[in-house]
Amino acid sequence: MPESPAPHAPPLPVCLLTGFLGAGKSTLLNFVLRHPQMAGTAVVINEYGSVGIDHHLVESASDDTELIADGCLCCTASGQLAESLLALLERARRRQFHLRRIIIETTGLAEPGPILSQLLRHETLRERFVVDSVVTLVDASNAAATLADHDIAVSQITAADRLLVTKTDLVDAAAARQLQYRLAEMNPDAVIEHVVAGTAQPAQLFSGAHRRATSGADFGSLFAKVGQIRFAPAARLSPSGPLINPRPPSEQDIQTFGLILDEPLPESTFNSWLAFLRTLCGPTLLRMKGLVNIQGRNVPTVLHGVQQTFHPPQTLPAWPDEDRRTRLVFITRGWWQDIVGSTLEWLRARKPRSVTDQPA
Ligand SMILES: Nc1nc2c(ncn2[C@@H]2O[C@H](COP(=O)(O)OP(=O)(O)OP(=O)(O)O)[C@@H](O)[C@H]2O)c(=O)[nH]1
Repeated sequence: MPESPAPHAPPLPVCLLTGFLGAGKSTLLNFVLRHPQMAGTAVVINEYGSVGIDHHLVESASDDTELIADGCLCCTASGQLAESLLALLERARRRQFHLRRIIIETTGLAEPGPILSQLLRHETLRERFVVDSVVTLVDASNAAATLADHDIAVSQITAADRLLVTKTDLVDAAAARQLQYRLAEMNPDAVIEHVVAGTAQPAQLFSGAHRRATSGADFGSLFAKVGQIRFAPAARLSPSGPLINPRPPSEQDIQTFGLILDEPLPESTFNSWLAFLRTLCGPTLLRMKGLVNIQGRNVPTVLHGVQQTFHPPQTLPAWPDEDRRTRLVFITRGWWQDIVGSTLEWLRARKPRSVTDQPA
């Protein structure tokens, strides 16, 4: 258990960075953390899925990183937030490192309300941290389907101080404008801006202008706003009520599964598999991401699928750790696990190889 930090230290600003699956949170973090003004920033990354990937992609840019991979901060992993934040403070104290601010990257399926509630109601967290802003990314290329099917995406938008619309390069100007009007209707208080390929500025995450309440007297206005969230009825967020209990994700039919391939994939097999997944991708493939080891290459290929969009595979300059296996996470609705399983059988039939569906 980390020691309590010095009582006189001023509270550290926290940015809650949220947005539906694949909206571009990690891409933005990777970019903005390299800005000189972001020196002294630590990141708490919450990943939903059995194979953690994001922290590998972000941690090289961050001054310190805490990974919460086992569940979602707004429900099943809610207890771990305080532990992670206090661990960051304690590590900074031991290393005599000047920690200036913290970004919490939520999972794409997180409701911000319960996370804000923890930050504001946990006595030590309330003393040590101040919520600077809630920043929600909105993927322009998938926004219509996401907002139609996922109330969590609506919650993320209504809770935001700032909405950053991503992937406007993938839609025409009229569609981007229409989305902006819709977002302004959903959350008239939020600043709405466009960010392509994650190229945000530090002030878009930590402006100070949207600083939220931390004292009891200010709770009313904060909770009045958070209380509008459709999945967070006001009763659950009442300052005088009990702390929000851990609970499973609201969208019950969502499945997450990981896929690990022990041996490198021949390039031709990888390409056929990719083509096959592409033809099937649609609203039920909520998210697919991971690192692929392709035979003959000594660097990993990064794969991202978000609903209708299969982003072009990219290569990383190096493997982030010793593990060279292909590691993919799928977040789906419905029957995808069977599809991926049978695809694997097909791959196996073409060329036998060792495959497991659980992380080692
Ligand atoms: N064309 C385009 N692609 C983008 C943009 N922003 C992000 N991407 C791509 O979108 C994919 C998903 O981005 P991530 O940053 O991993 O998204 P995320 O929100 O962290 O994903 P989860 O953590 O799974 O919810 C990646 O392939 C990114 O390169 C953008 O503005 N334009």
